[in-house]
Amino acid sequence: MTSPKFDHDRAERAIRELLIAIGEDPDREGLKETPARVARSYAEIAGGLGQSAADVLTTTFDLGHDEMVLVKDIEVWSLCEHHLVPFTGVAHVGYIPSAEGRITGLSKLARLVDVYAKRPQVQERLTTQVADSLVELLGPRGVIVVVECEHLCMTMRGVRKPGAKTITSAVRGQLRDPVTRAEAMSLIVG
Ligand SMILES: Nc1nc2c(ncn2[C@@H]2O[C@H](COP(=O)(O)OP(=O)(O)OP(=O)(O)O)[C@@H](O)[C@H]2O)c(=O)[nH]1
Ligand SMILES: [Zn+2]
Repeated sequence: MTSPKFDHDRAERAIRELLIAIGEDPDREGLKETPARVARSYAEIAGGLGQSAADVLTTTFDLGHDEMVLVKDIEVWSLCEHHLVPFTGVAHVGYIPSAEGRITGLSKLARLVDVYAKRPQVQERLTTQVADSLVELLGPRGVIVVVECEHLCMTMRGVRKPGAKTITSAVRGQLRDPVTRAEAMSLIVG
């Protein structure tokens, strides 16, 4: 999915400028196609800008299941909005359905993570946006979102601390209750 606002020609021109700015020759053989390639790749890695949570949380079922549902270890590839380099890791998304048992397809939880990951982002906002859109669209009794990522801007440059993991969480409704929260955390950690 590419954002309707994505301007391929402009992205291509910008990458050509960046190559010149770093002292490269954008017309040398190996780089000739690079601006177009990078533009296409940004269309993909920032493709979440073209989507909203409502676009992906389309399928809901009233199964009457009213206990916790948790999808863990959803791979995350996002783009640090400060340095435009990746941050990557996993997200764990759980919820306790509404009293009527309104649930969504499991893949939709992973798609929801992608909607907010595939754009310039900070990890805290990614975490709360996933949690808040579940609250808004499913009306669940509780939500927990935990995201664990390594930020390449802390690994390949700057402070250079490979392996450092940032863990963020957003907890809503009944999952704020210490016992329920502990149960969810034990499923995530276990
Ligand atoms: N809270 C938060 N900070 C982030 C995230 N991604 C990157 N950062 C931080 O954003 C900060 C930007 O700091 P600046 O001082 O403006 O930029 P900088 O000079 O490149 O900083 P250094 O990375 O320390 O070299 C850095 O501390 C990054 O580690 C994120 O998802 N959440
Ligand atoms: Zn960064």
